[in-house]
This record gives sequence, structure tokens and C-alpha cells, in this order.
Amino acid sequence: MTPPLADALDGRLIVSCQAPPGDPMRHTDTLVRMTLAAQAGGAAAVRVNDPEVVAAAVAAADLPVIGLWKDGDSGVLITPTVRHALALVDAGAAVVAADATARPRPDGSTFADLVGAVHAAGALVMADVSTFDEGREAAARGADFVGTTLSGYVPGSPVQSAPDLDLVAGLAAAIDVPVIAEGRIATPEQAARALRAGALSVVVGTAITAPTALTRAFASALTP
Ligand SMILES: CC(=O)N[C@H](C=O)[C@@H](O)[C@H](O)[C@H](O)COP(=O)(O)O
Repeated sequence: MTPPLADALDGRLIVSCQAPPGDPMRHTDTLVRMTLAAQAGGAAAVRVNDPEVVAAAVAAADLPVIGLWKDGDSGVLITPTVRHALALVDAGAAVVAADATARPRPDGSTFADLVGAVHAAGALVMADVSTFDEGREAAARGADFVGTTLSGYVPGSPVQSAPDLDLVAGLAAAIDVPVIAEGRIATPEQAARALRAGALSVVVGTAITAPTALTRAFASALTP
């Protein structure tokens, strides 16, 4: 069944308002300001890391918040356990984004366990996958959205500088669950192409909300 939230996301942009550890932008008020800027610019939703930032974004903005909680040093990092997922629901996330790759989760739970817990708590789940098989499996396990977030970041998926629009198209043709294109979408044209490939909506992070990474790209291009 398609959730009503899918109607609000259909054909629209989701902005990922995150900053990596150690980045000067990793500051709750700053990330809330990014969220408000995304809202002012016409985003349909935001994707936000950490329960504290999720709660602050939910309080400040009038947009659905897709929450994730990146934790750990290796393996499954994006919302690795049921405890992390439920903390995001408590913080007000409309959707919990979680790693749905085939790798073991640190609490021994399955992705289906996480889906069941989040649904029971009243929120939806976005499965972050790296391959076609993972996307199909996540849909079968009850994910409400499947995102191509982890393609290129997990062994077994193709490393490339462009977005993985083949994965978007393959999943969109094969599963009933809406597909969200995410990862390395760097221009408005690429975002539009992702929709034409079959995505319900498109997440853009670095190209909009990462001044440190963007500055680094310009600065290094000027270095002889
Ligand atoms: C792989 C991983 O951990 N991705 C994270 C997921 O939340 C974020 O670091 C990305 O910025 C996000 O997916 C948006 O992608 P891009 O910044 O390429 O537009």
C-alpha cells in the first residue's frame, strides 16, 4: 500500500541537511537553519541525522522529517539498531531511514524487526540500500520507501562518481514500493533525470548543504 506521505513527496525534492563529524556546520541550530532554507526553497521534506537535530527540525519547520541516526565506526552505521530507530520516532521523525543492506546489525536484529517496531510506533521506514537485491528484499520486508543511498558505499555495489540511476530504474520497474533516488546527485538536471528514471522523489545533500565539501572541490581545482 502506498502511504499518503508518498503523495506529498511525488515528483519533489528532499534536502539532506547533515554535516559530518568535525565539520563546523555540525551544530543543531545551524542544521535547523539549513532545514528552514530547504523549506523556503521548495523542498517537500528534509533528511536529518541524530534525534536531537530531528526534534529541533520538527519543532521549527513545517515539513516531514526523515530521520536517521548515524552511529558506529564500521559496518551498519545508518540507524543500526531498533533502539536507534525508536529514538528517531520519539523525536518526531515521520520516516525513519535505516540501513537495509545484507550486513549484520549490531543488536542482532533483522531489518524486518526494525520495520515492525517503527510501524508499531506509528512512523514509516525508508530502506537505504546499495543493490537491486537489497532493494527488493527491503520492499518484501515491509519498507515504505526504498532509497539508493548506499550504492557505491558498500562492497558489492558499483563505485562511481555519478548517481546510480540504473539502480533507480531497475528498482522502480521491479517493486511496488516507491523508490527514492539518493547519492551523488549534483545538479538540477541529474535530479530531473532521476525522476524520469522512475524515482518518486530525489534526495540531494552535498550539492546543497555542504559548504566545506563544496569549498574543498573548488579549492582543489585551483591547486596546480
Ligand atoms: C553514504 C551515506 O552515508 N550517505 C548519507 C546518508 O544519509 C549522507 O552522508 C549523504 O550526504 C546523503 O545520502 C545525500 O547524498 P549526497 O550528499 O551525495 O547528495
